[in-house]
Amino acid sequence: MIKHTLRAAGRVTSPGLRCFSGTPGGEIIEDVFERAGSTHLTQQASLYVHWPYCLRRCSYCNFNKYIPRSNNNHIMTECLQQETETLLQLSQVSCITSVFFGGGTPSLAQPSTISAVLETVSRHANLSDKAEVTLEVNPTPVGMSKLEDFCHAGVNRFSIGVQSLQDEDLKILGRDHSSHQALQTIEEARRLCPGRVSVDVMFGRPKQSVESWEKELSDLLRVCDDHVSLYQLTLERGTQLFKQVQSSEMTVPADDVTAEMYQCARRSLHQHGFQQYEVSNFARHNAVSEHNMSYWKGRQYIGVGPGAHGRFVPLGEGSVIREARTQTLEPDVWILEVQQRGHGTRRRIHLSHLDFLEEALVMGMRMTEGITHKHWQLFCPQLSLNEVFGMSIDVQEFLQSEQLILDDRGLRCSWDGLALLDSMLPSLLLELETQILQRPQSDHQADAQTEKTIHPR
Ligand SMILES: C[S@@+](CC[C@H](N)C(=O)[O-])C[C@H]1O[C@@H](n2cnc3c(N)ncnc32)[C@H](O)[C@@H]1O
Ligand SMILES: C[S@@+](CC[C@H](N)C(=O)[O-])C[C@H]1O[C@@H](n2cnc3c(N)ncnc32)[C@H](O)[C@@H]1O
Ligand code: SF4
Repeated sequence: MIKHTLRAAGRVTSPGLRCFSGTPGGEIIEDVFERAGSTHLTQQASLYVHWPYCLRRCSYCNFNKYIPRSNNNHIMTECLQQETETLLQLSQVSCITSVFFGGGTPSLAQPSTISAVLETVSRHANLSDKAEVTLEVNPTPVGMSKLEDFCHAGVNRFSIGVQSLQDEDLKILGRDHSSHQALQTIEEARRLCPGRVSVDVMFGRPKQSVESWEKELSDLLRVCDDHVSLYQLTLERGTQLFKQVQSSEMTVPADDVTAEMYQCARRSLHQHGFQQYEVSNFARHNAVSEHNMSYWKGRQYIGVGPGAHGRFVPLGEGSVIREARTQTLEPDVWILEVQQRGHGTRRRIHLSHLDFLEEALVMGMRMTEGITHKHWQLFCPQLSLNEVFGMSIDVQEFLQSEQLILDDRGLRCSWDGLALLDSMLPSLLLELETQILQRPQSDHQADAQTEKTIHPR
């Protein structure tokens, strides 16, 4: 089952993908693209680049990050370039539509690293001057002082990890900046990239109330630019915060309180001219994140760097099957692998037709526009949205209670339904699986194959 919640929407968790041997899955995917006249889907991809280092560990975070023991900027740069080159050649994509430098703390990297990676991309694929190039920034004085150089290196969008505007809360979260520094960084980023600055904020934090959240959000909306990501704090097993809550040293708001926080934030953002376009993302003046949209629309993406993941067809080795790839997590091991074989791919899994549709469903339903008939037809020409979901009793209930909408535009959540998406997904996935597996064997051969993980070469 695919793990998705209202939390870090940009976090593309690895679905519990079933893996298959042989080629039928690929034939199906190729068929889908061929029949839909969209072979360009295998010629384009977005690129995610992971910088795995942070100055310290925030108390709530379980992303793939490490405290650096020494300065290895030079080796990291070489390896990121090498892996970018290898995976671009493997995918044979001719166009990279967006680049996202995430982490960890990529604002700790040198601007020269960013430009070196972008130059490598441009040597092997078309990277338009207009393509969105985002860098995540921790709003520390060091991060802020490098923003201009990052722009010269090719970055044209900043995503700033503000998290909170309360200094006391920033301390509890273990952040390495103050709210004043966050405000200064937003101002500087807006000066450099007007209209292309995003802020990440978390709610459901220890000691937070709906009233304090409303006040904090209204302060933020006075200074922020045109994009806001709101993440519900998730207590991740193994983190310091998780232990503090387990031992009752710290408490977090109850579920009904965080649900109220989410709804009040949605209303408030709406009043300030922001359109919600995804569970956690809001934009005005059309400043949607193209990179994240490519995930939600089920497009190809390549993941470079320790722990990065990707979804693409490795055409370069003659394959026609979309794969889910994950790079080695630990930076020192990843570096050795890249030096030895040009990439640090740890896991490759063939995506069957059903896996592919499950991902398209889970990701697509996160968008307020949902899944249009045209979008679905591209991935599943043999069964329409009405054929898959129209007969399901559960889906009928969601439609009647107006949590879901299925009309001539497609399938999507209503305003209320979007907050309940996680509770609807199991029924939607079950219905999809039932309908696909009921098709004649030739239509879903891939789903009947033996499970197999491919060993990276
Ligand atoms: C992994 S961080 C990387 C960017 C940068 N280092 C930072 O902290 O801002 C990306 C975003 O994930 C979100 N995030 C991380 N851990 C989370 C958690 N446990 N619950 C909800 N959101 C989380 C934060 O909002 C953060 O801005
Ligand atoms: C939580 S999102 C924040 C995006 C931000 N709100 C924005 O609109 O630009 C970004 C984080 O997700 C994770 N992430 C995104 N794409 C990834 C990929 N392909 N592989 C690994 N991690 C990824 C990284 O930890 C990254 O810091
Ligand atoms: S700075 Fe970002 S990536 Fe690093 S520990 Fe904190 S939340 Fe996680």
